[in-house]
Amino acid sequence: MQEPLINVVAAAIVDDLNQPTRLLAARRSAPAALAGRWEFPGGKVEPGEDHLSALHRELDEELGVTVAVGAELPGPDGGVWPITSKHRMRVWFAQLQDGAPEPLEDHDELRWLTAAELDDVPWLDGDVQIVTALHGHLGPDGSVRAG
Ligand SMILES: Nc1nc2c([nH]c(=O)n2[C@H]2C[C@H](O)[C@@H](COP(=O)(O)OP(=O)(O)OP(=O)(O)O)O2)c(=O)[nH]1
Repeated sequence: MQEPLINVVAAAIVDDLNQPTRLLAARRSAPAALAGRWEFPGGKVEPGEDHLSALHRELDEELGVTVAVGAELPGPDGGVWPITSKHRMRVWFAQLQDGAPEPLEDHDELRWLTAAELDDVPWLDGDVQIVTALHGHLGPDGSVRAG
């Protein structure tokens, strides 16, 4: 029998929910097979936990931040993103509320990427489709827009 898919939740953390120009990407440090690849901060939903509680818990554990959650970035599969053969992921836009993000757990580097920089890092395979969808959501870099 086919195993049920594991639910993962993640945040597309942007500089400003109303006028996003940058996305916070995180580089995985573990497991070895995924280390060095970039992803959206988040993780697996625990049994009995609702998806948004899981998202807030993961962002606290991984980055030491609290966020304001915005709209969901709906995936092609009934709203979810099929990221691996075993996992499906829901993604929400979010904006930092408290704390300066640090790679506390599972990551060794964080980077704010403009739309023009989105493809500069090696994303996890399953995230490439999500990054493609995000291109249209990030406006031009604020430093360019000024004036
Ligand atoms: N968090 C996250 N996981 C992703 C993304 N893209 C992607 O394919 N995955 C995969 C990697 C993992 O196989 C799985 C999520 O696992 P995880 O290791 O982040 O979850 P977790 O923090 O709850 O980890 P653990 O308790 O099992 O150590 O989903 C992404 O953008 N963010």
